[in-house]
Amino acid sequence: MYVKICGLSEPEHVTAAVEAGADAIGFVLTESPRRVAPERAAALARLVPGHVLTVGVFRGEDPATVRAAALAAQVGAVQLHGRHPHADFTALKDLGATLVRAVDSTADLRCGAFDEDLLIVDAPRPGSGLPWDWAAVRGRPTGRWMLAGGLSPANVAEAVAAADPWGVDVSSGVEVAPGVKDSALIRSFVAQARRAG
Ligand SMILES: O=C(O)c1ccccc1N[C@@H]1O[C@H](COP(=O)(O)O)[C@@H](O)[C@H]1O
Repeated sequence: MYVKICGLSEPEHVTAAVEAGADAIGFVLTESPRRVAPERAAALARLVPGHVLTVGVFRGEDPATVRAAALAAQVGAVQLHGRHPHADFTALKDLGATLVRAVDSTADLRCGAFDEDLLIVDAPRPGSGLPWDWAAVRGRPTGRWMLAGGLSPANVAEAVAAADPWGVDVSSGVEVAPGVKDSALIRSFVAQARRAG
């Protein structure tokens, strides 16, 4: 089970996620209570060993804006939320970053359909922390896809059993307040996700 912890903004939580064994760590570079400046994301990314993927999270920005922020943040992947056209992914190919398409369950759920490397199937409102009908997507996404939206240490096993994803992605569920992560919750989420998959 591939595990991504998203919306990190403090060194101690980056370290907690890495030590817990997370496969990917996300920095929100778009409008959000979790937003960090690209320069702060770059400083946090320097704490992350090479085997852990660093991800810059975007929603609705044009490819030139994404490119500039991703380069400044020095992330290894860019995650585009929403209905970006195929051309946006094509325009970012030469960045050399892993491309992640993040959509809700009404979109095309074939990983690779937009030349992306990874797919995230999320709730209609990204970062809301609201659980949704995970079982409704069971068997529909293809390829390397992560389930997101309302996951937490308490429900990740249930969510994995319902949707059978390749990986899981969490933000709100490892927080004690919007934008405030908790190291114990991060450790618990990674452990429960590993146990589930
Ligand atoms: O976390 C945010 O604030 C955010 C803002 C804009 C786009 C994406 C965002 N996060 C993504 O949302 C899911 C996690 O949601 P949840 O909080 O666990 O319900 C994940 O894909 C994040 O990368």
